[in-house]
Amino acid sequence: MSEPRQTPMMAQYLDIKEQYKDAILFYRMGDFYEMFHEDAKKAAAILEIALTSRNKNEDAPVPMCGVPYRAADTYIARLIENGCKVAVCDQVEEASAAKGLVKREVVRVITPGMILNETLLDQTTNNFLIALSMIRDRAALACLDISTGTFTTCEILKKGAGIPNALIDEALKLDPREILLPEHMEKDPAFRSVRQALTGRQITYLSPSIFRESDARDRLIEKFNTITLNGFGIDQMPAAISAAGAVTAYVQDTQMQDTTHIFQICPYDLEQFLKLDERTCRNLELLANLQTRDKKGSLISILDKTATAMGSRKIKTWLRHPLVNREEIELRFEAIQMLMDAPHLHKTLITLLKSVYDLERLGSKVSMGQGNARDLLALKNSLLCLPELFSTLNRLDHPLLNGSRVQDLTPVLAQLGNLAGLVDTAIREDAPHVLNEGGLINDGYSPELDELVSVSRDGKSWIAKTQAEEKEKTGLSSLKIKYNKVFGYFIEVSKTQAPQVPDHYIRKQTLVNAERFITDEMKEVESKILSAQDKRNALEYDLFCSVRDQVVDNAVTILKMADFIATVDVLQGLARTASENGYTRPEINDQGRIAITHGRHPVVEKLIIGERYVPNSIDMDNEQNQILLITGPNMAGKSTVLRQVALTVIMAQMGAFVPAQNASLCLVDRIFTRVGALDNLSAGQSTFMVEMEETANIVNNATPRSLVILDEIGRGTSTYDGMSIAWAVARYLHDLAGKGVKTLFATHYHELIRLADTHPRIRNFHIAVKEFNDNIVFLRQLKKGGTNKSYGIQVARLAGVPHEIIEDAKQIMTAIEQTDPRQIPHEPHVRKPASGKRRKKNIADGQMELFTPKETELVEMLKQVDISGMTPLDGLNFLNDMKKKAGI
Ligand SMILES: Nc1ncnc2c1ncn2[C@@H]1O[C@H](COP(=O)(O)OP(=O)(O)OP(=O)(O)O)[C@@H](O)[C@H]1O
Repeated sequence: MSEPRQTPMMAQYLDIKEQYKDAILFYRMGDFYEMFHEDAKKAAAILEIALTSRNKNEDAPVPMCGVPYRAADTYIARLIENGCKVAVCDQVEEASAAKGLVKREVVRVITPGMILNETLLDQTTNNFLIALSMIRDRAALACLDISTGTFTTCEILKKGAGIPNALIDEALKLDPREILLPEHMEKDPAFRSVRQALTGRQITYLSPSIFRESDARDRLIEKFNTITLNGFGIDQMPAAISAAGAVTAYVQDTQMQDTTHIFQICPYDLEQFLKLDERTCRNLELLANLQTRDKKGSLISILDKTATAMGSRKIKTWLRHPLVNREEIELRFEAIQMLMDAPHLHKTLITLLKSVYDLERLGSKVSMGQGNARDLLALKNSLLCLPELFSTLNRLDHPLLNGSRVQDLTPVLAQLGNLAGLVDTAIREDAPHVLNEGGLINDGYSPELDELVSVSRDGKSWIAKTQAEEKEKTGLSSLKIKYNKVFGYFIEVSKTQAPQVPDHYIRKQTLVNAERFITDEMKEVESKILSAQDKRNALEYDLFCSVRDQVVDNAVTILKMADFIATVDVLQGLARTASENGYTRPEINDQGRIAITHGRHPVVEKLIIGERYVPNSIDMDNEQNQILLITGPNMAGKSTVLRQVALTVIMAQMGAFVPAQNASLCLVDRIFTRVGALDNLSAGQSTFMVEMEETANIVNNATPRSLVILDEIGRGTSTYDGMSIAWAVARYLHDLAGKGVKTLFATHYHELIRLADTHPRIRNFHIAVKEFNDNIVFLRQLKKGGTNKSYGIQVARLAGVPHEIIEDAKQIMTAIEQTDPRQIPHEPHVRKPASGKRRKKNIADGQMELFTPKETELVEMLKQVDISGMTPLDGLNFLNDMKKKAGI
């Protein structure tokens, strides 16, 4: 069968589509973007728009759907959210200038990791694209946010064939929207665990040649216009070069534009930071809660009191990467203290920061040629705030706050002041979004433009004047001068008055109620006006572009300024959180102590309803209080106390004040957590498997400088297995590296409290409750010593578990406490809420079944004896007999 003959347009479409097979092609036709074939079917389903077809009457109708080009962003956003890529194909010549078919080209490809449009971005979150690569014995990741120009990389030594876990952890922690990997990783069994770890993420596999070190190096050198990569400190980092080179190639292939705003690549060393793997970030709910995965209830929701989107993004970076360098941390403390000591200045600062727009994203967008006049105005208004902002900051005299740590900012301020002045004189305050319809440039900025403006303005007054004159001359009350794109200017007269028009009126169109005419004179003036208007629009566009180019020339300075402002904003936000929530400045000690007096959980203290938060103190060290074994009833607050210690340490090391009356903390190198029971079924792991994997990770990687949080281990398996594992892990951590590792261990296995008898650095604690009448009141207080009661049944009752079950559970528990648990019958003792009499019998029977034969014999002896007929001596002998029978 022969191929159906294509129209020239469809042939052009297919030709372009061939080059963008993995993207949905938005093909511009007039005021619409059209999609065809499989793209149309897929997009129509996702966008919930009508799927129609082209060439309906032909043998092979083509499925098609379309969206208006002005609303394209919204539709693109939805496709991207659904994991699609979109290639935007525009008409690149005026339809009127085209000979035959209009020339079309793909002008950019939008992928989840390549988004610039602010309507598609979350303002307060970086949109990262990551590439992973391995060269010889090195592995690295490169990370870019194209919307801000942030470009970083880190490289580590690797041992095995796959990508080291530490790097995967780092990649996941950055929560990338898209990950670039070399193609061979898609199927190679050596990378199965990598693929498993990245399950659910958007992965784009690229040809291995894009990762080739030498090509990547050349690409980066060309991009940054340097001779070597020494200046960035990555010259000797082959895997980093490979990953960063792949990112750069991807940007070039998808954006097809200048990326001046990506002006540097910053390497970082994982050792510079407190290591928090992705699971720990998740378990401790640093950036999102565990249930709904949104910000509510997370630590960041409490800490982030920044005034700008730039600050909001930066505080997340600080939280993901707490520091280990004491001087750096203390410097942040000092800045926060300084702001808290100057509340008036702090308040002024917040007001000023609020009027600074997102300089990072504005600067990036403009430098990629995508900024409009409104963006330049926002930029100008932000730059105009800088002098006052700096005079406020200078009064605080702190290197992190006055910029002296970065560079001397005086010339920078002058440079940006000039730029703001230029935008101010050039761009009209009421400039529209669109760039080709004029109205962009102020009067007086360009004499040439002023002249064209006056012609088109005169034209408008000419219309008003002519309308009045013609009305008078003809005496036709309905006469009006109007304009449309088809006829240009014309005279409209009502149907009834139309026969009375003068002879020189030339009829152009007849409508139901009116007739339309033109005159020769009118057409002459019209051509002058319209050509002036066209020239004006074109000139305005050119003038706008030249102003925008000057902004682009200053993009690097703008971005550096943005970074500095973001830092100031994070510090002021932390100062605000500290003063509003009553946090204190922690002291850093070198004695390996974590001593927190009256500490609180920063999130729980805000969220609890109907209860006052009870602060708790904790004191850990490497000598005597290394492992704190915390027992206590369900719901008492064990997890809360564990998490509050971990969060306090993280907050302190990110440079923030902490929720405590006072705190003396040593710097830890890594925090490990084994908390909750998060299923990872989608990645093919059971709850217990995840639990054991986390445990293995801890015991294999913890050092004496780490902090370990174990909230129950062994819960996902049988009691004996679980308890044995918990016991062995506690012992191992006690002796780890001969020194042990600081561990907070919450458990319901009360047997574990015996460990403290034989292990000098294990201490027992419990969370107290008060009992009365078979009820309990939670005191929430952490106290010395262990407890051997869980009060699980009382808590179950509080949770609304039916009375029958509670009673049954109590009987079972009594039986277990008195006998060997293996004797518990499989059947419940109370099957249904039967009558009181019948139930009692069942319970009694059930109890009997629980006893060993010897114990049953003893019970029988007791039942049969008549105490009233016994002498005291008989009684003693009876007791003696019983003891003998019992073998005691
Ligand atoms: N110090 C405190 N002050 C006030 N309320 C608290 C405190 N600690 C915990 N709570 C409240 O108690 C609830 C239960 O705490 P948590 O989950 O820590 O208990 P748990 O002992 O770990 O329970 P389980 O053993 O059942 O997991 C928390 O959600 C919080 O509302």
